[in-house]
Amino acid sequence: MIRIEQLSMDLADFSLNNVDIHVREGEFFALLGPTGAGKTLILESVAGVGPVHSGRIFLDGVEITRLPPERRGVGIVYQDAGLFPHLSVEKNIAYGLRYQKRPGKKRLDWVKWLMERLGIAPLAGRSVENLSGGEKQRVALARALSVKPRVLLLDEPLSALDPAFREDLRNLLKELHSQLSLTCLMVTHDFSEALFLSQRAAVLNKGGVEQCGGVKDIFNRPASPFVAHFVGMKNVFPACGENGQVRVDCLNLSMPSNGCPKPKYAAVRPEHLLLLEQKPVQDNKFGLFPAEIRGMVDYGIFCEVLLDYQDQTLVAAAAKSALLSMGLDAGAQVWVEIPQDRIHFF
Ligand SMILES: Nc1ncnc2c1ncn2[C@@H]1O[C@H](COP(=O)(O)OP(=O)(O)OP(=O)(O)O)[C@@H](O)[C@H]1O
Repeated sequence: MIRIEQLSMDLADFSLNNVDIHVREGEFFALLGPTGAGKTLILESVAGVGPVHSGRIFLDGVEITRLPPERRGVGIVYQDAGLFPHLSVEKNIAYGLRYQKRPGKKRLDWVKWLMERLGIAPLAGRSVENLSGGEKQRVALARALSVKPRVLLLDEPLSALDPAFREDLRNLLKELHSQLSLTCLMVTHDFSEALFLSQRAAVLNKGGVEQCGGVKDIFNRPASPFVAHFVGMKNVFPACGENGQVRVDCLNLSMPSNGCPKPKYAAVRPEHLLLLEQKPVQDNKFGLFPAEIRGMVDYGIFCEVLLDYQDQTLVAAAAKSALLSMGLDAGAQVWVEIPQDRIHFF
């Protein structure tokens, strides 16, 4: 559906390097990465509002690299909604139809349906200036969809909203994607948002694609230390593997490499480290070692627990209630267990 081939650009302090991305028809695809990775530049080049120095972009097999934005058949929603402040809600939405000489009844019925579906029909005559953030994003979404775009581009549409509005709009986006069989390309730096909404994703780092594939696959099987950290797999250790076996020297572990031919790293999610108050009776278990709690980061219902083991710092996650009932706090000695089947090699 959208095919980005070898997209590159050289800007003053940044370059985008040979980006290849393929978004399939009807797919919700996320462009992920930290701030400044180049996500918006890619989205803007698909929209036709950004520089393209080399590479090609195709929509439905037709090259659109140099086509003006209004002839691409794409709709775009920005982080800050980007509405026209002097126009009412209805006029903002109908603005997208300005390139159609005389929008027919069908199109006007469609706009009406969109306003109903997005829950903004009662706001039709209102100025957009004093709408809430969530209402503004709904208007922006309706405006982008009013032209029945072949592709919906979303540039962090949820990030400026407070949590309650964010969840509402996130659910609405998911429903609309399926109900209208939309093809969506969304920029986000929030992996949980991508997990909820999208089927596939590309993780960008410093202007290059670090990993591309199914979101669940990226989450469970990151292919580099950068992606592992990005998806929250915070414990990454150097490993050395050959002939089906791998050694993780810093943890004194040796195990089968689970089909990974020559692993260089072993990684474990914080929630997969088990904390025990005492040494278990059966103490010859795999991946069991003592550690000292260096500190805790409180996230409300759970805490991240920073652990010192020899020269390593490990990060575990545990429910606050469990930590309280075990009486664990900074300075305490604990036993840590890493279940073998939770270790990911790459
Ligand atoms: N027109 C431009 N001229 C020069 N540099 C630019 C231009 N547009 C973007 N950049 C730079 O390119 C880099 C990537 O920008 P981009 O907006 O794509 O990042 P991003 O991944 O979307 O980040 P964020 O999540 O913060 O929006 C940044 O360093 C930015 O300053």
